Amino acid sequence: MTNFDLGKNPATDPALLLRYRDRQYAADLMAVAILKLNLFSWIDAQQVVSTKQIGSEFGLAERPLDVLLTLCRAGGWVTTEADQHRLTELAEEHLVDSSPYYLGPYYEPIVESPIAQGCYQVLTRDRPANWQAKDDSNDWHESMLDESFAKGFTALMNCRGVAMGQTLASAVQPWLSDVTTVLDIGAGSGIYTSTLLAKNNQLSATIFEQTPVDKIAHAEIVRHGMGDRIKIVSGDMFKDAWPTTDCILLSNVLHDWDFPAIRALIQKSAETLRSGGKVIVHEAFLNDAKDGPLPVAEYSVLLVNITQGRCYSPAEYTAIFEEFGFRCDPYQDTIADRGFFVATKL
Ligand SMILES: C[S@@+](CC[C@H](N)C(=O)[O-])C[C@H]1O[C@@H](n2cnc3c(N)ncnc32)[C@H](O)[C@@H]1O
Repeated sequence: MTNFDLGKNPATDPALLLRYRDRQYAADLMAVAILKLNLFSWIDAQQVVSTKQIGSEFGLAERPLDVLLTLCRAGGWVTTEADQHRLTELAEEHLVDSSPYYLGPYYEPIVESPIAQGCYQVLTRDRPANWQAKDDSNDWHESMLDESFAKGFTALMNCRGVAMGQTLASAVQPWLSDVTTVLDIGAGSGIYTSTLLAKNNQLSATIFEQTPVDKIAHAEIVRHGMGDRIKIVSGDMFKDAWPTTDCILLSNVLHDWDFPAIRALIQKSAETLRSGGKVIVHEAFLNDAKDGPLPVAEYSVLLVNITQGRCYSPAEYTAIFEEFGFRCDPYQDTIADRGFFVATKL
């Protein structure tokens, strides 16, 4: 990639190309729900059930059950009102084993696949399965400390980050008038900072990453000719102090974690910023009703399997930001099922 203009937005949206990969785990989770749990036949027999009833009947943990129910609403198999779940007509016809239109056998070939076994483990034990459900690998968080895994995974995030970063950089312009420094927490290759700085000459930035990704980020920043504008700080974002800044970028970071860690990161953001300081939260968001968009509900199945997080709605994050003294502007789409919102410290 020579003479590449980091400030130039892509002309096309690669959403579908990313969706094939992002929804890779959703079919296996459905196989588990239909065949291993026989969830839909059980709900049909009860007519209406609460989340707690489903959890205790099948021994399912809260985080993965939330992901499963979100997928069921987004797919149009379940409706939820005041935490009461019912089957739709579609599910009654095709997902209940006594129906002549039952499609369970269609999922038989994958119900014992390594990914389906990983989904079942996560559903019942709430711990991330191994990366790509390989027996000999660690979970994603541990794997990111290994040099060769971190290199491959950072390249994966970097390649989608070019178009996503450029589009995000255009979309956040209205919030940048008072901003001179950006702190990119869990920055990966730093592509989101590089694209932001390419469009904003007044900005300088600090990237905060753990080893060995910090070294990968350094090489990438030098490659993009950003070495004099971006500083790298190596550390643990939970344990170490964050440098002061006007604006914090949390891109694809919060969705790696469950609520206690998310609260800790938002609290650190509040402690780091002065009044008027901003946090840009960028990733794939569910809608506030948590019944879509379907591609994000499907992607959440991948995240719940490989990380300690899932996809969240803006409302879920906003409630925590408000507790820590922020005001959140409305969520906006960017590209490829991703988007952002900005939280301003009051
Ligand atoms: C999903 S990646 C997101 C990378 C980049 N922000 C993006 O949007 O593509 C999450 C990043 O958080 C980093 N990370 C995870 N735990 C961390 C910790 N305790 N301290 C610092 N960085 C951490 C990982 O190394 C990884 O690069």
